[in-house]
Amino acid sequence: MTEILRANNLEFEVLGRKILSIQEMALEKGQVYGIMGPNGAGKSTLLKLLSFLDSPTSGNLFFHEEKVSAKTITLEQRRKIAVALQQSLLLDTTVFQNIAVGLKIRKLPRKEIKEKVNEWLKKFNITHLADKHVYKLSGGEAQRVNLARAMILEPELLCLDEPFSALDFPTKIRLIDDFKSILASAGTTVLFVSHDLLEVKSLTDELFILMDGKLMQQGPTEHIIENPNECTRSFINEWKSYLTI
Ligand SMILES: Nc1ncnc2c1ncn2[C@@H]1O[C@H](COP(=O)(O)OP(=O)(O)OP(=O)(O)O)[C@@H](O)[C@H]1O
Repeated sequence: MTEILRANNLEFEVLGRKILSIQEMALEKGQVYGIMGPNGAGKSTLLKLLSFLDSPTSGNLFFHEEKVSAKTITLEQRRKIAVALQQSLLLDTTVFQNIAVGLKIRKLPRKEIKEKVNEWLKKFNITHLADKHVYKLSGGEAQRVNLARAMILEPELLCLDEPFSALDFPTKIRLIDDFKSILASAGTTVLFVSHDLLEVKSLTDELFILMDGKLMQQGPTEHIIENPNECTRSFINEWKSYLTI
């Protein structure tokens, strides 16, 4: 396995209050990782640090074993990391143009952009929406565009913050199923923040449980769900009780 990202002694403070304290965390290439924990546990903060959108108060991050920070990251390294958030923040134009925008910035030839956009429209089952204005999309359709826009850039690491949380249950399940097969063929490493055990169980291989800014348990998702430790047991078991209703 190839390690692509490592965090050592990562701490993040706001106004003297320690919000995160992560001793060690490593991501291997091609794995889908979940970060789950209660409200306010620090999940979004951790995602921002690991995607180099924000800098830790102290500690180090290594991308492909090279020490990198939000301040020193090169354009080449930055382009290997994509981020998609809950609010899809789509541009005021068509689906096609939204998915094409990253490739245009990278100045790919028009013909190649068209071919790639068509390919990703097809993968996300939204070819019929290509000419539709994004403001006329449903929540599920908009999230497909959001994910296609990130995946077309073929990132090594895709960081997702609650991308499915606003979707109704059947829409969410359909999108997660499609997304899972897309990820399996792309080999992308994914870091996925969620507060929903069903999403995490459906999508991730490995899971980090974050509570009060600290990693309380990490390991294969199925193993953690079946064997929560004394710190995570009540949190996981509460979620499991909802899933078996
Ligand atoms: N810029 C900031 N200024 C002040 N407090 C902050 C800031 N960013 C985060 N926090 C605090 O840090 C803690 C962790 O926030 P964060 O959003 O990372 O948690 P989370 O696990 O993603 O929460 P949720 O599940 O509710 O989205 C919270 O108590 C939050 O209020």
